[in-house]
Amino acid sequence: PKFIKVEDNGHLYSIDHFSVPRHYEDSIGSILIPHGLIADRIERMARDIHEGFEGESMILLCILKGGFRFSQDLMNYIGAINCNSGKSFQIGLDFLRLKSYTNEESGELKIMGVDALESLKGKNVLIVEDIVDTGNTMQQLLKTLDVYQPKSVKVASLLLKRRPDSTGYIPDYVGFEIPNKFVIGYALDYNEYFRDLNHICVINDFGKKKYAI
Ligand SMILES: Oc1ncnc2c1N=NC2
Ligand SMILES: [Mg+2]
Ligand SMILES: [Mg+2]
Repeated sequence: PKFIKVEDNGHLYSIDHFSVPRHYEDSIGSILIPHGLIADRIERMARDIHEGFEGESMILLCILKGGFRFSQDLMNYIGAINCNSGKSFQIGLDFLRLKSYTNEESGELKIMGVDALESLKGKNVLIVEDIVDTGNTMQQLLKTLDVYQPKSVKVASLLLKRRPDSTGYIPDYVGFEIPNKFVIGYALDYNEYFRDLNHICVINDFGKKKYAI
């Protein structure tokens, strides 16, 4: 497959062997993907995206807040290839914040940053997400984006969660396919906590209670 599969009972790293913020030590179960591995995987994703890109310019559309770190690192690696290879293209940067409000029937997607959408007309858009879970949010976003007539839209997601209730949607570029567990770190949050953690980790029960709202 086009991405690394992190197995359900795959190797988990102990926080005793890596650096984690002291204030989270009591709430991290284990490290699923250490930061160094994340960086190395993104470096290769950048090459795949660069090779697969046609056009003279790209708009990198970062989906906040979770997509913040992935967007930063991906942009740096694509930028390095633009400096050191025969092909280079200008990269624009824009941001959207998504909130999916759940009502009785179904989650309704609310998009903040609509002025960003207006600027997408005729552009080659790369949506950069932290995680695709069921795929509902991304499919709703793609439908919304179509209205603004971009020239092309591709999706890069660092993580793709294996879910029984998945829509089956698979992004164009995926870093890791992960087990159906709640993960935190590398800008992924639990109630706005753990964004300041570099590794992708699994939260433990103590942490779920400690940071519950
Ligand atoms: O595992 C997760 N961790 C953080 N945020 C999200 C997750 N899945 N969908 C959103
Ligand atoms: Mg996200
Ligand atoms: Mg979140």
